[in-house]
Amino acid sequence: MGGYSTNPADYKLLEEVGYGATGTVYRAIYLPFNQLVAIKSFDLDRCNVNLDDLRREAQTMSLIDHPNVVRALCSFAVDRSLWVVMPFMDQGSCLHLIKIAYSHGFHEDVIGSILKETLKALHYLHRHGHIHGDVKAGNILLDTSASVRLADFGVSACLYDNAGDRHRSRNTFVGTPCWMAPEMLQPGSGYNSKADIWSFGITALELAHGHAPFSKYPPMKVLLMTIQNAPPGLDYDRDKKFSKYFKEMVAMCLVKDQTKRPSAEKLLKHSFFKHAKPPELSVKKLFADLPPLWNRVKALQLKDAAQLAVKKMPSTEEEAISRSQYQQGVSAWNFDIDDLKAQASLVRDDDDIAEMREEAEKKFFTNYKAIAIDSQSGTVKMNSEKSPQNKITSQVGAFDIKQTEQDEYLNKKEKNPKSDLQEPGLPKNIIWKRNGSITEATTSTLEKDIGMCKIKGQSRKIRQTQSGPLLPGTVLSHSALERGRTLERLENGNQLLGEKNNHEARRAPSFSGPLMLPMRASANSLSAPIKSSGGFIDSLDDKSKANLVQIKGRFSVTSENLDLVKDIPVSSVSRRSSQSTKDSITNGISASFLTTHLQNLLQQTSIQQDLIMNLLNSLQSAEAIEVSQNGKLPPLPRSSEINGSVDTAASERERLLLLKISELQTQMITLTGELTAEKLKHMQLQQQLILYSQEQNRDKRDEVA
Ligand SMILES: Nc1ncnc2c1ncn2[C@@H]1O[C@H](COP(=O)(O)OP(=O)(O)OP(=O)(O)O)[C@@H](O)[C@H]1O
Repeated sequence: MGGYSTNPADYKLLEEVGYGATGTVYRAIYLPFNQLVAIKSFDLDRCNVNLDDLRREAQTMSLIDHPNVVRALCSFAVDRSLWVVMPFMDQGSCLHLIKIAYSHGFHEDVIGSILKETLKALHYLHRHGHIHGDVKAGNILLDTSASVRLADFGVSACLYDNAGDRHRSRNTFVGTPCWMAPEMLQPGSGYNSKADIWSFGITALELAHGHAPFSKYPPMKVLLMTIQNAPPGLDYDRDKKFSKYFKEMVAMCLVKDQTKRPSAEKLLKHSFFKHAKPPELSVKKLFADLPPLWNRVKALQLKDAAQLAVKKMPSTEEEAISRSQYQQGVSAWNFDIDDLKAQASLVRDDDDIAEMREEAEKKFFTNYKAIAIDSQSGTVKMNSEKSPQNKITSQVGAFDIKQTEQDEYLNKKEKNPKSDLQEPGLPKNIIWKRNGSITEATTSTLEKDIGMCKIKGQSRKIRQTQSGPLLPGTVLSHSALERGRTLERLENGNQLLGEKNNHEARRAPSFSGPLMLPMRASANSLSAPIKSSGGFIDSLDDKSKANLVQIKGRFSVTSENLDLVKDIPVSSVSRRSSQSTKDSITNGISASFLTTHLQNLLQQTSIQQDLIMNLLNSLQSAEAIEVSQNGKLPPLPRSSEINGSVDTAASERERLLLLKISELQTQMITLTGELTAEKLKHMQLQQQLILYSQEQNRDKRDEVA
């Protein structure tokens, strides 16, 4: 394809500049041309896709010839990955920019310019019979010259389909829930290029607010809200700053009836776009004060990791660990939680409960329609009924980077091989801007964040993944592994190849997410909430993998989750621990050792309590719904836009929910018993600790006397 070699040795991978549900994107140099390129490495093991399909898709992608669409320069297989070489867009995606510096969205001028270029791309694709299928801020890429290009066309879509034949591939829709048009979620209602117009409208809101509508909800909830709720728009107080043209344009895109949505061609004629500034006048200033993309990515990874740790940390655990740290004289938790929470796309309310609810909803949808969610990214795929896409046959021009810039970069790199990790001229601290103000993340703050992740990641992982005995040793080894990976990743940012483990560990979520995950977040948490966590998947034991029903960022919900507490032989752990504690006391082992040991036990108890609370909450909310509906489950959407087959699904859903409630009730009874026993043991251990301390004090006094 177009003079680019398919020999991996001709490419030198530099840093990671993004990742999605299907792979990781690197900045790289194409050595024969001494040219910067981006390489998206699709992990074929993870995608389980037919390589020929993929190649065909990459071929199609390489035929794209439009200044607003990212094309593939070439593609080839490397071990179990497919590398797709693309022009490098040195300012990354709009989502990146939002996350790093514009958490409340862009100015209307900027939005107008970006959307207009994106719409030109859509017009081009639609004219050639293509549907993009995944229009969102994470797929709108920018470069320093203010070029705006729509990415992720073709290959990604193919990757979501495991069918292995092209025709079926075309019947499979790929998208990210927050951005998906209502008709894509309804059986029997075909969709066409107007689905991209809906996603385009959602993207407009994403650029305006800093996150997509519903982005803080889990994917299944987003699907239901998209069907049931009125279309989102720019109608709130906070939207007063936007022009009526902008509001009107968004409203035109977000009409539930696809036939009433304008085509890309028609939309381009809207006054909002007629008045849009050329990107050179508006977009350039977006990144004027920002550090290079790869440094931003590192900052985002750290932020995502810290956010994840914070948002997933139940208060009881926080207290336990805080107490433990205080006692050890380490008051290291000194960073701004509010600031972290401010990143809307990563904030999740009642995530855990929602995840459990999702499982039930998911079962319903599985019957309702073949559907799968990669909640790492929040990306949903589902079988649908149409997607006409024809081949296009235009040829392409190559993307060039100024020779002087490249030489400068390459020389710099030769002199200082570590320059990828720390750009000369940049302070050691990573800088990012939020809402126009520059925030400096001092090294120490970042280190603290990492420290935080180490500690908190440990607790969270126990809760999410442990399906076997929860033993202190297991906990510690998980934690050490994760800690090792985090540090390794930070230290070896430039060691990209052959570091799969390291690599996977680093995938912070991207829901929305977005989503965050995101949803994709997420995925594109540098993308959903947070979008990725191969490492976590890999860390699941086989049993868990087999039962994986959902992945959320670093965390997953498996069909065993609800059995998790049952699976943990709480009493045996405690009994054993309690016995060993007594033995230790009688054997005269040091107080600090015992304190740590007991604190571990305390933490475990808290975690178990938290799990039980989640189950209780889940049950209570289900019961509340039941009561409020006079013993009936909530009715399914009955809008005129939903066809009759939903009714059949309603009784199925009702049956599944009732089943789930009775399952939960049984579990609750078991768990309540276990909790009571656990509380008793906890109290006994506390008493032993007190007795032991008293004994120690007495001994000391005796010694002094
Ligand atoms: N050509 C490129 N140049 C520079 N950065 C890129 C390029 N392509 C992608 N990126 C960066 O990598 C991020 C992830 O890209 P990717 O296509 O993997 O995301 P995604 O659409 O969220 O995932 P997926 O396609 O797997 O569903 C983008 O949001 C963007 O920031």
